[in-house]
Amino acid sequence: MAQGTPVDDDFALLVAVLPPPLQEAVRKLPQAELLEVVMDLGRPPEARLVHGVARLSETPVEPEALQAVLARVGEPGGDNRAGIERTLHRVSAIRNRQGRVVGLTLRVGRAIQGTIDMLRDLVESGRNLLLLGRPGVGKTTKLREVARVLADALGKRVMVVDTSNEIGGDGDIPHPGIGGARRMQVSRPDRQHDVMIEAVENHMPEAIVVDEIGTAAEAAAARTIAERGVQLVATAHGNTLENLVLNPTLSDLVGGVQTVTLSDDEARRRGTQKTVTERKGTPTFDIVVEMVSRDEVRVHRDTGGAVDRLLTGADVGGEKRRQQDGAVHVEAAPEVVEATPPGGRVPKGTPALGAPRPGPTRIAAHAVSRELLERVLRDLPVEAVVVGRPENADVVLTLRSRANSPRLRRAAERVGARVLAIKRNSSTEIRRALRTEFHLLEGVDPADVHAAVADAEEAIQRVLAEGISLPLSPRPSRLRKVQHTLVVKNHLEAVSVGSEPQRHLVIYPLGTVLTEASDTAPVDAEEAEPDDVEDDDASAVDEGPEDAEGTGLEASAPNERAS
Ligand SMILES: Nc1ncnc2c1ncn2[C@@H]1O[C@H](COP(=O)(O)OP(=O)(O)OP(=O)(O)O)[C@@H](O)[C@H]1O
Repeated sequence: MAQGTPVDDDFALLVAVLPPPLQEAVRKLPQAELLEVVMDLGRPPEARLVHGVARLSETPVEPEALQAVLARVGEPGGDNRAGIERTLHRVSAIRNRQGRVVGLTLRVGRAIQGTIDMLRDLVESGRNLLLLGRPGVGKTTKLREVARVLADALGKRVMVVDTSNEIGGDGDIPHPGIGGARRMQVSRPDRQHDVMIEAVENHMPEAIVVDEIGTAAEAAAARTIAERGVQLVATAHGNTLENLVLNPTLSDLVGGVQTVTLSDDEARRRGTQKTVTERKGTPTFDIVVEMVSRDEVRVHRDTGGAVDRLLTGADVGGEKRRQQDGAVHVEAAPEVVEATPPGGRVPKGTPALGAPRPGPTRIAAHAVSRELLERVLRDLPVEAVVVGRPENADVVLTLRSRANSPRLRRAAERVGARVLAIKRNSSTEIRRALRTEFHLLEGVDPADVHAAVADAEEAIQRVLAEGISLPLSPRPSRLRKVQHTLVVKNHLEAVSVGSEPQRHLVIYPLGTVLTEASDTAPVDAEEAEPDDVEDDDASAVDEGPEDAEGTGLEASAPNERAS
């Protein structure tokens, strides 16, 4: 159940813009449950409620009905959104290719008191706060109350930068929902960053509230505001801190990430690969709040620490807070799981193919026994830890029958995790899948595989960064295959040249191999043959690039990760 008390619902004003038959249907619905009215040309109009959808009429929406609504709310602006004067409601348009409106979403806006009870201490701390969460989870509603509490309860000079008039409502006089906070409107969405800077420069605010930071310019403006010592409370796209870290445009909000190459000594000292991903600087936002639902959040009070943990592969931690029946329940941050298995032993071996982050590979068990997975891992010479959630994993091990679960696929896609499917929940199956995943080759020393992978990874980074071609050191055929697979996963090309024992791979940028290399370096025929992988049961369930050599070594490896 949603918490909080609506202070000013203005519901009647939203109903009044609808065509009369729909007004009647909407009035019959439970008012507090209504989230949106959806009108799409040629389809029956619908109401979206907290729990489900209600059809408002069997008669499909006609062009005149859309025009009638637009006539009452005014033409939508550059962001295709219009407001209803003196209310917090928002009307968003869908246009056809000629620009004609063919659909409308009318979202009910409400000022609700009590929705930030669980964040109150953070708001009062004066530190910068970033709210994350899926669309519609209630970020703007919370932001509005933050503005009111900062201005009225804490007596601060607050400026709301209100790009679509969503926080302070439509019209020139702000809605009482933001209390005594002042509000700056934004003429066009692409000017939001200018107005953010104007707010600090001209109006001496002690706090700035802004919705939807989504561009590099806005992220830079946020940093400028933070540097001036003005408290910033904002929202951004992305559901979790991890999404933000992986988003090159917005990662600066949480300190940014960079890839650095360590010296051999330093890599050995840290026990990592030579290329590691690190946080670049101080986060703009001290605190990140992931909104799980309206009434549940996960709080990262120390953004920098959480990002560092994420980048080293440890559990990101975070404090779970819930608001229920007027009370706030806080669950302390779970003990941070270091990226080292129990006993502090980091098994020697190779990281999973294509894993671009340093540290042990994180494996989540989904519909597979975690205990069994841990037991199998103990006996394999690999660097890996078992984590609880697919969202924190590099590799998710699941049953074939469950591999296509949309929830699992979404979670894995969000963080770029590979999904490995096995037929049965047995240690034999798990062992086979992991041997394939970590390319443990029968009769080959894991240290040799490790060296071949490290060599290829380093060269791949350079080819990607500099657009050059690079030869690798000579390796036996089985190790060249491992390297070749890694190259393909990174969307590059490679051919083998020379004769044994000097035969080695040359890596090329994508699309250059035919023109540059075909004359001098014939494709390695032996590497087109099936490999010595013991088993192919760890089958691919992702549509990653096909393994060029047909080795079946790898399920899939989305490599668009933090780098
Ligand atoms: N605590 C609450 N109680 C009742 N209704 C709520 C609450 N929080 C949000 N809502 C309603 O849920 C809908 C979505 O809320 P809101 O616009 O704040 O979400 P959002 O996360 O900012 O979405 P978007 O990112 O799409 O702008 C609105 O109709 C709002 O009135």
